Formats: sequence, structure tokens, C-alpha cells
Amino acid sequence: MYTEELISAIPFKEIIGQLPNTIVDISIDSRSVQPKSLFICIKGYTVDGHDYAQKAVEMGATVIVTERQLQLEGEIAQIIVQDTNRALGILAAKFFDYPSTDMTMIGVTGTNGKTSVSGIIHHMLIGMGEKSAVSGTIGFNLNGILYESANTTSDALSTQQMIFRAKMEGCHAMVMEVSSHGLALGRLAGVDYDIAVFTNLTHDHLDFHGTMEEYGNAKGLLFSQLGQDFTKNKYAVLNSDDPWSEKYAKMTSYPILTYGLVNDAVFKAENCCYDDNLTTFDMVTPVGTFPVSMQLIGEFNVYNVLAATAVFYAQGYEMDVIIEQIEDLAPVRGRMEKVKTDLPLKIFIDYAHTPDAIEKAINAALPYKKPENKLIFLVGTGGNRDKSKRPAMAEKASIADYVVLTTDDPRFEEYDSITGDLAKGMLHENYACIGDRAEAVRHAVSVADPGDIIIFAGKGHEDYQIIGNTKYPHSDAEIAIEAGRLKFV
Ligand SMILES: CC(=O)N[C@H]1[C@@H](OP(=O)(O)OP(=O)(O)OC[C@H]2O[C@@H](n3ccc(=O)[nH]c3=O)[C@H](O)[C@@H]2O)O[C@H](CO)[C@@H](O)[C@@H]1O[C@H](C)C(=O)N[C@@H](C)C(=O)N[C@H](CCC(=O)O)C(=O)O
Ligand SMILES: Nc1ncnc2c1ncn2[C@@H]1O[C@H](COP(=O)(O)OP(=O)(O)OP(=O)(O)O)[C@@H](O)[C@H]1O
Repeated sequence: MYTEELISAIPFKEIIGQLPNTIVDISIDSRSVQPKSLFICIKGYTVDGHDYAQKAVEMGATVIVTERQLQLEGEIAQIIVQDTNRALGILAAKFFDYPSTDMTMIGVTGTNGKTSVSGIIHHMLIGMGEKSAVSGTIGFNLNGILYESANTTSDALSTQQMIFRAKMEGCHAMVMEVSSHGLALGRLAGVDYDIAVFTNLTHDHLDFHGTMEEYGNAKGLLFSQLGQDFTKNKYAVLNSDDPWSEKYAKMTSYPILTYGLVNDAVFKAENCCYDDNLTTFDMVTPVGTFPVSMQLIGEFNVYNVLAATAVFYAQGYEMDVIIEQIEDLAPVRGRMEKVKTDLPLKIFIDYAHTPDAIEKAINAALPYKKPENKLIFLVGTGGNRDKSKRPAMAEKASIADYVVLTTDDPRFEEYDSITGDLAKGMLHENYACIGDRAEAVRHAVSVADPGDIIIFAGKGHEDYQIIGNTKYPHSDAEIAIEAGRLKFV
């Protein structure tokens, strides 16, 4: 790309040195700079990208975008800007020629349900014969190939790269999980969303946002970032049972589609029945009431498919086509996913790691628990992350008959510090604190009797446990099945 054309997109204070005619790439990581590229220095939480500018030059960068003049050796042009992070979003969108404007962009935000709702929409699109891409906690899924990503919402450059790749592959739509960190840190700058979806807002990430108010406001940016271009049919899809929806409705001028189970909503579920592998309900919509029978289990999944329904309705799909897809949906990986086993137990793997998700996961299992059986709930929490949610997590876990408190990526924190914080919230005495997660899983199985239900929460789709800086292989399901075979066979 012509360098002058690219940088015409940003205001800059000064250019030092001779700009090359063209650049072939842009980068924010000195370790992966291509020759003849433009390197943007980003101030991070751990290091400052300005300190890696020289390394980027050595790797072949020919232009550096920086907040101050740097003493660099070699032939290099420097563009001085006020805020490199802001410049990054604009340059990345321009470099990839604003790819989000050529696809239907769907952003899903909320404390819980982002992965579930995004995955549901993505799979429904594919079921309808559309090409779709999805990015989020599980990675970037393009044409069935999953690419790992470090974050739920990736940095602004990777985000534009992903959208560009989806566009080049001919995707009709891209669904993105939008985290509050991503919004607050400007990782979504330049993404032109068509539909913004809100699931719910409950306690999480206060180590980063400080207060619920700040956390909620960060999520609201998705709705204000829908913009003001009324030549486009854009929508906000809001959960009418969550009080934050009223605030988000005020943050956009586009039409609102609401969904829910309790308050008035455009899409509402009534007469819900829950089993361990089937959920049925009546979906009340603007064009009639439709019976739905689906494999996704739990009330939270009724919310999730209602949100997805609103997204498809907004795009003009017929209700019978939408419902056919919902009825075909396979359970979302690691979200109240029933483990296939011949053990006399019902075992679920779930990703709940917030107080609200824990309550929802347990409530999803209660309707089919027989009075003579126990519901055993294992829950861990991450080390060196939001500690304030720990007691509230255990408080919700107390709904279960027996609780195993453990760790979920302890990182550099002592096991006892994590389980001790959790234990402060327990409302009954039927629990054990076992920091080693594999041991904790075995313990949960050891206290189970035939007919009991066990939910292993927190790891979901993840197949590792992070201790220190190292990822160790870990599978709750495999350990549980092995322990179950020893106990019951
Ligand atoms: C606090 C936070 O958000 N950190 C993110 C941030 O890392 P950082 O600030 O430490 O970056 P850094 O390592 O200091 O690097 C600064 C700059 O120097 C550059 N650098 C660095 C080293 C080098 O040798 N050369 C070089 O050029 C880096 O490429 C970068 O441009 O930038 C990184 C690259 O974009 C992110 O991967 C990283 O997310 C970390 C892994 C993280 O844990 N983030 C969490 C808090 C997060 O964002 N979570 C949300 C929500 C998840 C949820 O909903 O549950 C998410 O969206 O993932
Ligand atoms: N709509 C919902 N409301 C409340 N809880 C939900 C909802 N959907 C899923 N959950 C619960 O939250 C857990 C996490 O779900 P999911 O991964 O979809 O959320 P997420 O927002 O992507 O979370 P994260 O950002 O941490 O990855 C699930 O395992 C389930 O227990």
C-alpha cells in the first residue's frame, strides 16, 4: 500500500525522515515484523512497544509510528502521533480497506453467554447454507478451521486481519464476541457492526473496571459504536430481563429488538420445560407463537436462542427457517455439555466462572434431579484475577448439595489463598477445599452415588490448567471418567 495514502487516515504531529513509497504490512509486535513494514509502538501493561522499535527496524520495518521521537539506528521514518493505540485502529481498518463494511457484522457482548450466542448464530448461519466466521474465547473459526487467539476480543490489528480474511473467504457474516476489555481498550476501533447483542451484566472483571458502573459503561460502547449511518439497517438486540438494557437502548438510535422470559419482549419464551438433553418452549414472536424443541439445555440457553432468533429476524429470515435451525443445534462445546459415559452418573462440563453463571448452570440441572440424588458442583477460580467475585461464586455454588472448591488456572497464586477466599462464601458445610484440580475432580466422583449429577464448572472447552506460566494438559471429563470407572465398575 502507498504509505502516504495509508497515513492520510491519521492526524500526526510530525514526520521525521523519508517515508518509503509503499509498505507491505503493519505490525505491533517486533517479533513478527516483515521487511518493508510499518511498526506501531503500543504502550502495554507489561512492556512499552516503543522499547522494541529498534528491534522492529532490525527486522526490516521502514516506518515507525510513535508517540515521541526515538533514537533509532538505520534508515527509518518516524511518524509522531498523540496516541498510537488510537492510530492503530484507524490504520488497521484502512490498511485492510474497511473489510467490516462488506459483511454483516454481529457483535455479542455481556458477562455470560457471549461464546454460546456467537456459536449458536454461527452454526445457524452455516445450517442455512451461508458462509460465516466467528471469533471469541474459543478462537477464530473460519471455514471450520479453528485458529487460536490470545484474547476473547483480539487487538485492533488482529481484529481487522480476521475480518479481512473472513471477507476474502466470501463470508456473508462474521460473528464476534465483544469483551468489555476489548471495548475499553479500543480493540474494536473501525469495526462497523450491523447488529449489537447484549446478553446480561453481572459481577466479573472488577479487577480491571473497578466498579460495575464502569464495567457496564464499557459494554455500552458496543451500542454507541453502531454509529449514525441510517442508510444501513442496523439493530440492537437487548435482554429485556436485564436492567442494563434500558441504558443501552439510550446509547443507540437504531431500532431495538428485545428478548426475554419475564418482562415484556418482542421475542418471549413461555411454557418452558427442561430435561437433561431436551428443552421445549413456546416462542412468542411478532409473527406468531411457535413451539420449539431443542438439544441445548437450561434456561440460560433459552435466553441465548431468543437472542439469536432476534438477530436472524432483524436480517429478514422467516421464522420457520430460524426454528428449524434452532432445533438442529448441537450443544455448545463446554457449556452444560453432557459427557457421554456409561457411568451411572450424569456428568456435565461447563464454563461458569461468575456468580451468575454458576447459579444458571446449577439451575439448569435442578429440574431433572431426583430428590434421592445429590447435585455435586465443582468450581474453581483463577489465580491473580478478580478476587472480589470469589465468595459470591461459592455462595451461588451453595445451591448444590455438595460443593468442591478448587482452582481454575491458579497462575502464581497459592492454592489455599484461592480456595480460602471461595470458602468464605459457602452457605453450608457440605464442601471440600482441594486446590489441585485433578485431585478435586477425583474427590467429586468419590462422593457420588449412582443417579447423582456432577457439574464440573470453569474449564468448559479448555484442555489445560495454567500453573505459574505453564499450561499443563488437563481434562475434567477424562479424569472424572477414569475415577468413575475405578469406583463403579
Ligand atoms: C491487560 C490486557 O488486556 N493485556 C493485553 C495486552 O497485553 P500487554 O498490555 O501486556 O502487552 P505487552 O506485552 O505489554 O506489549 C505491549 C506492546 O509491545 C509489543 N511487544 C512486546 C514484546 C516484544 O518483544 N516486542 C513487542 O513489540 C507487543 O506486541 C505490544 O504491542 O495486549 C495483548 C496483545 O493484544 C493482549 O493479549 C493482552 O491480553 C492479556 C493476555 C489478557 O489476559 N487480557 C485479559 C485481561 C483480557 O483482555 N480479557 C478479555 C476478556 C475475557 C473475558 O470476557 O473473559 C479478552 O478480550 O480477552
Ligand atoms: N445467557 C446466559 N446467561 C447466564 N449464564 C449463561 C448464559 N449463557 C451461558 N451461561 C453460563 O455461562 C458460562 C459461560 O458461557 P459463555 O462461554 O457462553 O459466556 P462468555 O460470555 O463467552 O464467557 P467468557 O467471556 O468468560 O468466555 C456457561 O458455561 C454457562 O454456565
